[in-house]
Amino acid sequence: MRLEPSASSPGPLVMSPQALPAGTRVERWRVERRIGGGGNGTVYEVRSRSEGHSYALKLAHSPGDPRFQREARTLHLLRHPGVVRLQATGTWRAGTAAYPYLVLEYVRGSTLYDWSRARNPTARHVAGLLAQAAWALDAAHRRQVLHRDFKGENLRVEEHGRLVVLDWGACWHPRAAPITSAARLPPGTGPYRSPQAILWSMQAPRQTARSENYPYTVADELYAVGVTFHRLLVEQYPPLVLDKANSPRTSATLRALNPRVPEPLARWIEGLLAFAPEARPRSAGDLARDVQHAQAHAGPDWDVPLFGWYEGPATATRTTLEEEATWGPVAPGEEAALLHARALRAARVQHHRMDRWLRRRVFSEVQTQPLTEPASQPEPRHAGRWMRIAGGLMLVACMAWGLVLAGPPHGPPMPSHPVQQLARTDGPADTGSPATALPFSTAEQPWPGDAMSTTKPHARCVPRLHRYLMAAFTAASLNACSGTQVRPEPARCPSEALESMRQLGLDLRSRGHIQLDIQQPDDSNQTNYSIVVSDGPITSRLDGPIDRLPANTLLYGRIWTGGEKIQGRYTRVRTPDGSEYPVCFILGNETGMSKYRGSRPGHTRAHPWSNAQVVDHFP
Ligand SMILES: Nc1ncnc2c1ncn2[C@@H]1O[C@H](COP(=O)(O)OP(=O)(O)OP(=O)(O)O)[C@@H](O)[C@H]1O
Repeated sequence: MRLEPSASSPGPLVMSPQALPAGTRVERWRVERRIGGGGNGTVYEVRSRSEGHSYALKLAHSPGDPRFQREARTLHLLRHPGVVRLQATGTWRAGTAAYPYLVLEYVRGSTLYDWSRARNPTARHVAGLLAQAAWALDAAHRRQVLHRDFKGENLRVEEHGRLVVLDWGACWHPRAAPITSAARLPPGTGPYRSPQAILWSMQAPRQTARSENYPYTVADELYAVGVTFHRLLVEQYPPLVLDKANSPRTSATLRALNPRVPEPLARWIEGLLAFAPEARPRSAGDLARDVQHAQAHAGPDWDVPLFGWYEGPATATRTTLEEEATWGPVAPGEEAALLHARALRAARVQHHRMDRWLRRRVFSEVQTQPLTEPASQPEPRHAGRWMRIAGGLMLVACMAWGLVLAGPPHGPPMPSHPVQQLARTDGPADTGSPATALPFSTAEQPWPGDAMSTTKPHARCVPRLHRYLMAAFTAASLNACSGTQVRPEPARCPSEALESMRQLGLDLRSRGHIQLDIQQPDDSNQTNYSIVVSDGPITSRLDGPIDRLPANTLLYGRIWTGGEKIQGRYTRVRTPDGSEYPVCFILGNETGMSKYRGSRPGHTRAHPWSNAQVVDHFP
């Protein structure tokens, strides 16, 4: 579309739906940035004029694209935390052309494969995501909706672990208008197609009388789930098997490629990729239940990161990438193409910026170096423990030496540090370990850079020590002291959170029953039922309403597991209609939430259900 020049624009500007600049108005939405684009549409982060929230606006590349209407109808049918929520629909007019658009909940985080590359997840994390994906598909299948383009690129994982299935444009449901011509495969992505679909397409051209489309079923969808998680676990697609007789033992090859994949997880992938549709799980719900059941009884080998880490030199710099961009005057008729190229370049630069800050996984290490350490003691933690023990022993020695040199202490006595009361003595991994005798805990460090971390390494380990000895042993003492933070510092609830809680009618100390971790099973009817949690972000779910906060509100926060009890703080909630509010909630009560016996550092067992309480300060 050619827009009339305005006072601020030097000449006519061609607007392409694939490259709307920041600030463009699309009806009541203002474009903030371009997120990315696919074959049929480009997605922008937008804000509405009235509210401050961000949304994702997906704008069609072709005027009147029927996929958009189909996607909108489907999303109207589906209301599930694992399915992206539809906020509004509309049409962007450019000249005589009308491009449909959808305004969707803006799902922060990254696509499944990017998330895995950045986080190096454990088998427990992956199983949690597999169960979430299966529940989302189950909700759709119950409504007779098939996604038909399930793949890692169409799944986004939020920082706190919620998985959301996006891109329902290729879906099928009984009342959806066909978008594929007869005797053709439905839209989808090559490597995710089931053997039956491939065989069908190979035979279709010869069957000229054939007029029906491929009968895509739940079994095809489950095959795509298998391909997605196969790729996640071993970074390659499974071999395509077109004949039952040659079916490989996928679980064996998968574990040969990555020995850190626990046997049950490998067997599910094998089941999902079975040649015969009837050998795959009967439904997505069955799969989700099985995964959650196994997850609840999983051992410590499920808590080992699935890949090694490698910090490699960057192959290009941001500056070189930026220099490549073509700036300068635009020749008439090339505006749209150039704007598009610039937007793509900007996206690449942004991606590269992110990339440089992400540690990269080395998959080859996993293939060539099967795990040799005992499963209960993952490599990094194991090494970290001995470093701390060595540091601690040096520290004790230097304390003794320092006291000898310094003579009797002056001034007020040093208060006993809470860490000493909180040091673990119960876990089997600690029993008899020199670490338990030392004045520091082996608890994991809070995640660096996490905005919620209020923890400050302030503990003083040595009351009086000769200065030069302090300097000489700084490295050892830092190492020893750095493990001492087992709970965050007390903090006031920010005023905007107090205000939003007032607006939500939340009374101080109001409590609600919560599912502790939405990524893990919640079936507490089983005996000895527990889930495993570790330090870091967590998403919990409100089971019933608290004041005006409805059931199924998601609570975003983080937990600390280093103390006698689990400490948790929630600072943001998202209601089922997608609205977000800052809040201050604590997990359990002022003292935290109890752990189950047998918990160890980094492997804390807890009941899947607890309470969250409204507070005006974090204790
Ligand atoms: N609701 C959303 N919130 C945040 N990001 C989104 C949302 N929907 C899509 N995206 C992101 O926008 C980008 C483009 O998405 P889109 O679905 O158009 O393309 P695609 O999945 O890459 O391609 P295709 O549609 O051809 O499969 C992707 O990075 C996707 O993760």
